[in-house]
Amino acid sequence: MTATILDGKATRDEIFEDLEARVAALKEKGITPGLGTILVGDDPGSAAYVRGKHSDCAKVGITSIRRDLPADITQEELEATIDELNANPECTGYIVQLPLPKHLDENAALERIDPDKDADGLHPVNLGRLVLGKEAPLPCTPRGIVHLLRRYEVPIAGAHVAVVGRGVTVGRPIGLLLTRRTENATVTLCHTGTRDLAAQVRQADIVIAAAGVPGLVTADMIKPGAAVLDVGVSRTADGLRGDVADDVREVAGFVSPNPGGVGPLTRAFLLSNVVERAEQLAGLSD
Ligand SMILES: NC(=O)C1=CN([C@@H]2O[C@H](COP(=O)(O)OP(=O)(O)OC[C@H]3O[C@@H](n4cnc5c(N)ncnc54)[C@H](OP(=O)(O)O)[C@@H]3O)[C@@H](O)[C@H]2O)C=CC1
Ligand SMILES: Nc1nc(=O)c2c([nH]1)NC[C@@H]1CN(c3ccc(C(=O)N[C@@H](CCC(=O)O)C(=O)O)cc3)C=[N+]21
Ligand SMILES: [Mg+2]
Repeated sequence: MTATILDGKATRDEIFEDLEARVAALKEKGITPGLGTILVGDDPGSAAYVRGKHSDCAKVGITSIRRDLPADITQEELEATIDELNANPECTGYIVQLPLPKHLDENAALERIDPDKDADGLHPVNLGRLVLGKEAPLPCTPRGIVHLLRRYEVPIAGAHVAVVGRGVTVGRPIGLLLTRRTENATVTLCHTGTRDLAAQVRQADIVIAAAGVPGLVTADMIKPGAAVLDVGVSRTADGLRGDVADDVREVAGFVSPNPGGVGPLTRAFLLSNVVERAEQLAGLSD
């Protein structure tokens, strides 16, 4: 058996087409959505992600607002930039690129973002709204994962999902999304304290690998026909590597490649959160 590829780039192109039309409609009403990024330091990986986000904005017609700060900035200086974007009417949503240099307080920075401008959906107020089932910008990577599964008609309701990783950007919030009544999956969140990772993964109809450990999920762990989403990214001597070993696609029914899977959708839903916020401001939605 060779797995069906869950094509993140083709799916991203569909989302961009929809967003382009919605941005044009907003501009007719005199509103231009604007995405801000705050990047601290010169990590090449983070700089590449931020560049990608701004080139996506150009494709869809969203204004880009970039704040690049030196690695040795103080917490006060970082917070002054956050306050500036909170007050800037051109910026309808923004992100603080993670991770921040170690001397800065990541949680304090995230909490200072105006929850209404939280394009990542990672502000505690918005995570709390998600827990309560209230409307909020959704975390982009989990939203991308659910969209990709639906797009390829992978059954979610009643499925057993094993998530590898309990991080704030992927593992923890994907558990929240997939256990909503609208998804109805049963989720096991695995982490470094999990006694037998292989046994947990082997029971799963859907596996979401978000640990950041190259090749952690191997073919022998996969139930034949399962859907496997490769989300984790590591920079190794031989380039970018996902969490899923190549031979998994000989056992799985569906595989999202890495690159070319969930990554492009993370970026698409970042823009989508910004457009949705602008639509609220324009009175085009509730
Ligand atoms: N493709 C995309 O669009 C995106 C990819 N990413 C990538 O996804 C990955 C996860 O990111 P994030 O959610 O921030 O999580 P973190 O990087 O903060 O945490 C990683 C998690 O993986 C767990 N883990 C690490 N090693 C193992 C192991 N051997 N067995 C089981 N669990 C393990 C850790 O467990 P413990 O808690 O016990 O330490 C932790 O919960 C990263 O590689 C990140 O770069 C992130 C965002 C978007
Ligand atoms: N505040 C914040 N929000 C994030 O969402 C966030 C973050 N910080 N820090 C880092 C991680 C990582 N991340 C990725 C986004 C896109 C790709 C992506 O598009 N990857 C391409 C390949 C690389 C490329 O083409 O640029 C792909 O998978 O095909 C990957 C990883 C978001 N993150
Ligand atoms: Mg990390």
